[in-house]
Amino acid sequence: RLTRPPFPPGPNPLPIIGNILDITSKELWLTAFKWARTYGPVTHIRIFNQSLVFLNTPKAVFDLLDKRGSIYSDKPHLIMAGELCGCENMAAFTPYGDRARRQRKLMQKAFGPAVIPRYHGLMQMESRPFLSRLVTSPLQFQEHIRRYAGGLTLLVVYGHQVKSNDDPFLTLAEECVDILANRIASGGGIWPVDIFPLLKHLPLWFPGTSFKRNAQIWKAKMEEFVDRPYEFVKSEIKKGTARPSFVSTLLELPKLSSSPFDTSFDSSSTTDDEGSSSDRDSSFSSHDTEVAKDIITDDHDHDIRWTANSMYSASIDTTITTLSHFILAMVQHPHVLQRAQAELDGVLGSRGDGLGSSQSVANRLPTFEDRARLPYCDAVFTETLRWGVPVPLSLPHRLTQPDTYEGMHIPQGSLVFGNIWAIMRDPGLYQDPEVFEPERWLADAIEEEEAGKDRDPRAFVFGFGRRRCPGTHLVESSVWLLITSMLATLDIRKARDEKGVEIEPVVKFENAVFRTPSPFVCDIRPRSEEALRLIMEEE
Ligand code: HEM
Repeated sequence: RLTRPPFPPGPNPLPIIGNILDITSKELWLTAFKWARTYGPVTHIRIFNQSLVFLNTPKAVFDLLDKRGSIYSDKPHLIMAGELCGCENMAAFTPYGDRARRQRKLMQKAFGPAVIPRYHGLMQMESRPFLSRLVTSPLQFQEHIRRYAGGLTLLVVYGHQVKSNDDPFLTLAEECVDILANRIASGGGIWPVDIFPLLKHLPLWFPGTSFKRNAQIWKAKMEEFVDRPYEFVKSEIKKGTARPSFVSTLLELPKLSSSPFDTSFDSSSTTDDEGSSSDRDSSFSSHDTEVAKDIITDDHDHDIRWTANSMYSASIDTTITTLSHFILAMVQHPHVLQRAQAELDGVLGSRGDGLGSSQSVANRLPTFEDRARLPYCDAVFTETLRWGVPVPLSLPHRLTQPDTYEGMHIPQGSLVFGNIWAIMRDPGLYQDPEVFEPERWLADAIEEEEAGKDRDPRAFVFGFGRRRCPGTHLVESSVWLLITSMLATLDIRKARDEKGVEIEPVVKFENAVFRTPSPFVCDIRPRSEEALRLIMEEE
């Protein structure tokens, strides 16, 4: 202690318990934001003996989580979530090492940029029923997003097409995602047993051990969720009726000659083990195919099962959060909706709205080929990611050895959080950061910027370094398509009460990890009869 540099600054800890009283179970990012303003780029707090470190600037997150990724990529060992509830094999919980690297390679194989265009057809197929469900029961928009995100992932990962709301896999998956997000991870996922590990040895009959009984039930459910869709693919392969999917491809890899996954992977970029961020590592080379073959021979069942399941679990709440923020932004900023619709109408053709009005409207749904001609819609998407900040404190990375950064000591075992919220709300990076303003992403505005200042929210909102989100490329396409399809066909406005007075949407943020707006009232309806016809006709 005499020779090492000081810890990074932070609120004063109390003896023994440290800063536990400073921690909030809801919207911890707001508290961490205040600390960032008071203490600067790096903040340190302590809960009992556990150090938590918040990195509050782009420089700090890139210097540590990216450039020193070899020591900043482990995950906390959570006894409740990981060991007792069986989530330790999920990608987001896997300790850094061979298994994590194998899982990430498999995920890159499924969702790397070279593969995504092969899903465009599936996205288009799934987005049309989404629009029709939305106009049929607009108030349940979060349910419809859940169904869309779940349906798309089940199709891509397991080759299973969801045909109804009571689909058994969808129901099982929803139950498990609910257990994971709202039970196991409630309160940030830290349970008393994580702080006092000896509690796990108490017998089940002992008072106060209901967490152990719950954990047994939840673990059984999680295992069912991992095994059933996987066994389904295996039996489909046996019958010869399996649709090409992530799982079927990996199971059949040695004998496959054609599938959406096994050809023309771009081998030009590096892998994350070579020290670059995963955005740059996300394609799959022939070397990676070798890795996949190793997995088939070694613990392939285990790895494929859990990787497939992890992708499903990770895609739901994030997609719901992002799209809910988009809807909220449209409700609150009608001029943005109008400008985006005008841009779409210009590109997607105009032939009147079928009601005799002279207004020109889109007469087809957008496709990926239209994207380059829709800069304002792209700006709306980018601003939605910045303004919404779906995972405001990212997920914690565990530091595997003591480190020194700018004269500060960061202890081994620290849980390190990229404070995405503080970066997305930094007035030095974004003028009036609270304001939803897509114009800031248009070419003119960007050219005025200081050279080299990297402000694209995509560099932040998907996390950092070797644990950066492997779903980014999927999101880039699937969320863009949903946003533009909604803009082209729907009016999204404030709801009105029985006297015709507009109702301001009121949102709360109750989730500890995701910044998911609570459901809010709004008015979503087809822009015109033509738009309604488009939605229904396409379905
Ligand atoms: C807008 C939507 C999404 C956002 C904002 C988002 C954001 C994030 C963030 C912040 C992390 C933590 C990264 C870190 O630890 O530094 C993460 C991890 C992860 N995400 Fe996403 N995500 C989204 C969608 C998806 C989708 C669609 C998938 C799957 C298809 C996915 C799969 C994962 C997985 C498996 C991890 C754990 C990676 C690891 O620890 O190695 N995400 N995501």
